[in-house]
Amino acid sequence: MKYLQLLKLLKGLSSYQLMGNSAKDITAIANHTGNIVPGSLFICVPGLKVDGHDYASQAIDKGAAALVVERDIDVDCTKILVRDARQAQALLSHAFHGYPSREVEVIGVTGTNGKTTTTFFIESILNQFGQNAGRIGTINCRYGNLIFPSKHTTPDSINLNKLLSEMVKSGTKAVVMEVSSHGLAQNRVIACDFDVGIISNVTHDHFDFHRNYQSYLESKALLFEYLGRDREAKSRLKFAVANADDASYDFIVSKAAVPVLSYSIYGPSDIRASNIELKSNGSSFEIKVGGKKYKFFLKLPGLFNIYNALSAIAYAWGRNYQFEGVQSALAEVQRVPGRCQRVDEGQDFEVIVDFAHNPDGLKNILTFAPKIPETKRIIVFGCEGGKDKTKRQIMGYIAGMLADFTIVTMDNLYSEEPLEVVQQIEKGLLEAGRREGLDYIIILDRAEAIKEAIAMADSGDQVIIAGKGHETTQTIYKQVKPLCDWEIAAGAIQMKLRNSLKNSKIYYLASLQLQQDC
Ligand SMILES: CC(=O)N[C@H]1[C@@H](OP(=O)(O)OP(=O)(O)OC[C@H]2O[C@@H](n3ccc(=O)[nH]c3=O)[C@H](O)[C@@H]2O)O[C@H](CO)[C@@H](O)[C@@H]1O[C@H](C)C(=O)N[C@@H](C)C(=O)N[C@H](CCC(=O)O)C(=O)O
Ligand SMILES: Nc1ncnc2c1ncn2[C@@H]1O[C@H](COP(=O)(O)OP(=O)(O)OP(=O)(O)O)[C@@H](O)[C@H]1O
Repeated sequence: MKYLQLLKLLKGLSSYQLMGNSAKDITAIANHTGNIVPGSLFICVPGLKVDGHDYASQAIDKGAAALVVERDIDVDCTKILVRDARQAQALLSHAFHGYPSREVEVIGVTGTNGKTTTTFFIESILNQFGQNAGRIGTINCRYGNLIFPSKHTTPDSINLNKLLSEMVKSGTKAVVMEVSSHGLAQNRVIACDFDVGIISNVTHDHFDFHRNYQSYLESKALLFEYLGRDREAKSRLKFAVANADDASYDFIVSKAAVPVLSYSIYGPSDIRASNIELKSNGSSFEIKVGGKKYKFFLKLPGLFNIYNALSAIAYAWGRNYQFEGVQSALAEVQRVPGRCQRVDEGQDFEVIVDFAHNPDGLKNILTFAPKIPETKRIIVFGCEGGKDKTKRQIMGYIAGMLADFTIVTMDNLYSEEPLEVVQQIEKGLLEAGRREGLDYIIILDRAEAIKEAIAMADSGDQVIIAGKGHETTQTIYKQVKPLCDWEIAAGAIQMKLRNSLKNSKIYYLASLQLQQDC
């Protein structure tokens, strides 16, 4: 079993007060009583729901050897008093696992939308250049031949450092990871030695947690403040990559402790796309750097994916990777699960499943490719119950303005009444001048809503199913039931195709012939 002397481990902290016996061997670090093994160092985290200090006695009963606390508590155990338990947790777990983020290149990607897609692009570039990439993010984590689902976009610091150390041991040379604003605000990555920080954009989301745009932006900017701060850090050149077209740009640049490479489509920047061609099955664009022009092809459609590619290209430029290799690495990314993912069962209308779950994402997916004149664009979406309420009306308005027909449905619900969520979306639809029954309907059951959209679609139409992307379950209060937008849509299309075949003249004649033969 792995263990480390408590005193040695405490070298990872810059300030603390030790109370009790320090001659202890620590076998693991845990912040949940359910994960304690004998000899654990238990971190008492004052959480949003409960206070970890209230679990201290339980932790000792389960075999905790010492506690990290933010205030002295009356228990008979070695205690380490710190100012911020989550920060201490990050520093101690980094030390416990041998400072793994110093052993690999770490590229952090933050932003409201585009993190997952950007990490897929960068992973492809890293592999192209023999870096044996590791990837950490919302959909899953991957390194070597291992791939496993994620609980969080950015794991808590205990799991993050464990994962990083496994990646290091497996020979990973570079790790690209999504860094969520929750992860930054909760100090999950404060001990991580980032080499590169990338930001896609900062728009409206998670205001339930961050309260407002400024505090959300400040959380995102922490990634750029961290860059270059680790005193023991690697000697590799550190830099930041930022979107010069985004409202966050000036603030991010003001916070970055390292040089910033910029990318854009509209304004001036280091890496700027021109001659853009958008098609529903991909796009192409050009970049001029060092007096040379490079043409890039993407299989992922939409202008927003050009932005995601540009940030990956800026990263590659900062690392001096040959652009010929970058061109093929980006062209090789076939799809990102649940992101602008086509459902193709041979039907003559387009069906897209997408993870858009905030105003900007919804706007982007509703405009990702031009609509054929005289056809309809149908959107199916809902908003999560119990999360950011302020975005619902805005999303309803966007759907009302950009779609021809909207089916409002349920997303994950957690704690709220479904009708409460739906009515707030409806306010936005009404604001956009839409009428119930004619321009929108409400079908709470998500599977039924998707089936209805498929049933309504005519030749050339676009059906967009937004909000749950790659997810395969739906949470309604405490019940988690299987639900996959993609599978439901595919099943509904197959059924529609079978029915239309049954109604067709050829099918009728063929079955008549069959009856006669019998
Ligand atoms: C809002 C949020 O981020 N909450 C996180 C936070 O929970 P919390 O502060 O409420 O913790 P708590 O439940 O009050 O518990 C306090 C302490 O007591 C401990 N405890 C609690 C109960 C018990 O029986 N025993 C015990 O030891 C807990 O482990 C914890 O250390 O700290 C917990 C432990 O680290 C996280 O698991 C939890 O993530 C929750 C599950 C979550 O859903 N987070 C989401 C919002 C999130 O982080 N999302 C971002 C992506 C967002 C996006 O871009 O879409 C992500 O990075 O995944
Ligand atoms: N650069 C971008 N700008 C705006 N919208 C985008 C961008 N990239 C992707 N999107 C939209 O956001 C959705 C989520 O994309 P992606 O998963 O790459 O972002 P994310 O930041 O990882 O989101 P999350 O953390 O919530 O998983 C996509 O399905 C698409 O609708």
